[in-house]
Amino acid sequence: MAIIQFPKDMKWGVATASYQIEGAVKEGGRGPSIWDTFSKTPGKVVNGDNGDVACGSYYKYGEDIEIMDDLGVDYYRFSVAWPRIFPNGTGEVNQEGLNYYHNLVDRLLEKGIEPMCTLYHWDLPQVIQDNGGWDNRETIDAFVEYADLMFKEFEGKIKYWITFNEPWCVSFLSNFIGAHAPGNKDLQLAVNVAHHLHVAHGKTVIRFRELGMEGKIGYAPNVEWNEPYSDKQEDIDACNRANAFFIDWFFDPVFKGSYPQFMVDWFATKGATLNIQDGDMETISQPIDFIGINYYTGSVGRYKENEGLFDHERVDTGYQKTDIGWNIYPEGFYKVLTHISKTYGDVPIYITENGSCYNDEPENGQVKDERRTEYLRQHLVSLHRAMENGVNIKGYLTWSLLDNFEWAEGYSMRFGIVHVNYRTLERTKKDSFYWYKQTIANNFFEV
Ligand SMILES: N=NNCCOCCOc1ccc(-c2cn(C[C@@H]3NC[C@@H](O)[C@H]3O)nn2)cc1
Repeated sequence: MAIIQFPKDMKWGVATASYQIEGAVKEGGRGPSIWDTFSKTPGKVVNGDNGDVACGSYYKYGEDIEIMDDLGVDYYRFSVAWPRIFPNGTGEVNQEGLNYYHNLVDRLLEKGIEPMCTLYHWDLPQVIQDNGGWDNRETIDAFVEYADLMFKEFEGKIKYWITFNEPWCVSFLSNFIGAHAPGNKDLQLAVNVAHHLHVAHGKTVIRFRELGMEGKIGYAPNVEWNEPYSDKQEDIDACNRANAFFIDWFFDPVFKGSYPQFMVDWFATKGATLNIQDGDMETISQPIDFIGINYYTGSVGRYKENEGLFDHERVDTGYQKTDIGWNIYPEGFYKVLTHISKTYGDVPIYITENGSCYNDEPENGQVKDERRTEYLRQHLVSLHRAMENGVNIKGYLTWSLLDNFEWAEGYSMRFGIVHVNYRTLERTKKDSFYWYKQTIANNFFEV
């Protein structure tokens, strides 16, 4: 047996998001979001599921925090529903919404759990979307107004802020692929959205600095890793494009102050151009304090003419898959982390999401999810290896504390280390919960 020992200052946590766990979508003064609209649109979400009830965490957050206390986490990453704070996106503030998050944060602090707050985890106020959403540059200032209020309201309580969760999902998945809200399929629109998210991120960081806020701010891109199937240049180039879709397009503007030219040129061949205004790139590339990395999967890939957006196809080389059909690829976790560290420098990294989908159900009060524990084990080995190779990783937060509303998959796909009975809202700690609890307590695990 070998011991995988983490450094003494390693931080451990769990992550969730407002629309996925809160429910109470018409309570507490909350306004509608694009996910309320999208989930109620026939055919968009498996089984017609929606976030009306979800895990009931709007009312059960105290129980969730007791579970986290038992788990022994250092950090809890949650997101604030913008439409709970500004039901109409801007203007009148909803005090009930602020009160809810104060109660949540105060309870966390009582338990010695550090709140890590994501300002935008996809639940855009519908009123903002009705005004063009992220395609409209006015949304940038609406977001900064929301962030400014949150900074002032929670100063001294929240010390870790994330501007945007997975801008790739918000831009390309939601406005080109069309699988998430608002469900557009327009590459130029997606490129516009990505740029406006970047500008909003930069302006928010500037505001955070202007306010002299105590604490740290970053963002949380999701990344995949595509490994060339061969050493043929066409395969290498195809995987560079596929990787750049997730990494370079969202890291270069922040860390280099420019978009990757080879991708700008590629998008131009597809009819999508960047609309950069004076000062945008300086705004976007404000120094940040940390970066959140969300990693789930990757693949071996190769060139295939006219395949997808990048003449690139994934190759199924026999990877095991989770119940949502994603490859289990822990080597890709190591590769993407070392790539990011080599390319973008020593920026402190928190793994803000990593986890797996397995749909095991309780039997006699126990959930035997050994496959999830094995996924965690394999990916923590890769994480440890990356740290041993100099990657500046400060913490690991698994996705997710609870089974929850998995977007277009609805409740059919379970990512939690705690099972949720969606009829009774009963929580059941899975076997993986106890493995993770022991790993946190020991700060090591055996392989
Ligand atoms: N990649 N190309 N796809 C081509 C066509 O795919 C169609 C569907 O694509 C995707 C791609 C990625 C995801 C995804 C989901 N999560 C998990 C959430 N992370 C934030 C948190 O809220 C978790 O729930 N992370 N990523 C979903 C669907």
